[in-house]
Amino acid sequence: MSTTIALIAHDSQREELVSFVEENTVALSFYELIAPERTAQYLLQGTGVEVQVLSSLHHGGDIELAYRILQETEIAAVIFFLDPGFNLSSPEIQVLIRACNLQNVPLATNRATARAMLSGLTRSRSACLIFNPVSGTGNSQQDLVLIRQLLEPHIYLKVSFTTPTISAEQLAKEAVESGVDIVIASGGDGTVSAVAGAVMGTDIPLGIIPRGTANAFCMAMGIPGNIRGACNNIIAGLIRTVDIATCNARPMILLAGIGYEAETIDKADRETKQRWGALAYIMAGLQQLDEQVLFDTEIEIDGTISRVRSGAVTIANAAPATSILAQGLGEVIPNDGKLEVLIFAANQNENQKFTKVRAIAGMVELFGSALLKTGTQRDHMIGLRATNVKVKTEPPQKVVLDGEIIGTTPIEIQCIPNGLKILAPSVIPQTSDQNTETSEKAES
Ligand SMILES: Nc1ncnc2c1ncn2[C@@H]1O[C@H](COP(=O)(O)OP(=O)(O)OP(=O)(O)O)[C@@H](O)[C@H]1O
Repeated sequence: MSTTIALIAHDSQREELVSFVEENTVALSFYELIAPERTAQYLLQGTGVEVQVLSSLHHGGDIELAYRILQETEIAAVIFFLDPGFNLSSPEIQVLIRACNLQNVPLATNRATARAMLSGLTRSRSACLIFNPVSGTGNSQQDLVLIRQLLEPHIYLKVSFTTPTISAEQLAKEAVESGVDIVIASGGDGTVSAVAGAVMGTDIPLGIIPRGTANAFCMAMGIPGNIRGACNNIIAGLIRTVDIATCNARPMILLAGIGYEAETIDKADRETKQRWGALAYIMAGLQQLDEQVLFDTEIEIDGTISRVRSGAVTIANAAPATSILAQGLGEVIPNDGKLEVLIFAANQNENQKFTKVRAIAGMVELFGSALLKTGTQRDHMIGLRATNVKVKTEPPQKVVLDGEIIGTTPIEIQCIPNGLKILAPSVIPQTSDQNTETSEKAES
């Protein structure tokens, strides 16, 4: 794919070029820019954009550019703002006209043609894809090739990679500021949550291409779990508005878990997940059943304070049926303006262990209630709907937020009704019949 635009201006046209670049920052930000030395200096001073520098025109910059046009496929277009009195038979323009004609590369010589050319190059929608290369168990390089193959014919795509030091949230904020039409998160629930936090409250919809281990948010929203289906969902472009929440000022799309769920997720490290996939969580969960102890919990729900001993507290904004510890009310509704709160409470005289038999019985019942969409009847499970929830525990307990451990209690969670726009089918499927295969092959 051609990824570079060459920019050149005669001295009398440099201000015109600077103002053109400023006017088209978003469209141009999807391209590498190259320019001869003097134009490059002018652009850097005038706009701050990064430009790859060629030799000056007097020292063969035109020939260098013509060579790149002829030798490579990277040059998408040439914009050369000519002085109106310039002699068109001069060699510096002739060499470029000839190279562009030979390679069928568009060449614009004034602002009006440059504007028309750029809008022709830019697809109708632009998107920034925030890609976590270490998510899940698939082959991320192969995944990215397939994503590009599927999306680029329809959407102008800029790809940004997360690293251990560059977060998805940071990249998503930059994307929002650049004014793209869509921000796409590709990774596990942690990546999706971070990107959702940056688009929250804006009109920019969030597209999701799930490549994590659990992909719970996609399941809850009815977004296909395979790359092809998820890309088609983005291309279809149907926008839904759903609730989002904040937990200790961080974005929360799914749920916060205290106690059992947090300890389970903490045990399933990246190495185990890479090796075992979703089984890593089940193995960790079974081990945690033996180890989980009860803790004192003070929970404030919409201003009313209660105290219980509990082994697990879950506060959910959205959750698929498989998130069993969120299902005490039978169903987590993602656009009801409420959080679903479930507390696994214990009697005062109960021993310290969160006994395995009782826990398994409770979870089986929750699973059933989630599938049947009915509330649970067990007296040791307390289920409520609320907009504001504060939880303190003694001793402090680990907190998992959207699949990532964020620290320990206390936490404060607030629902933001209709705070997030997502690209998703209008009807959420009743069961999880989605294909969760993540590493599909690109078409050769
Ligand atoms: N390039 C990278 N190298 C190492 N870690 C990264 C990189 N990019 C992001 N991360 C880390 O990845 C984590 C988010 O992972 P994410 O939830 O997307 O995938 P996952 O953990 O594989 O999926 P799941 O939550 O479904 O198990 C964050 O903690 C983030 O710091």
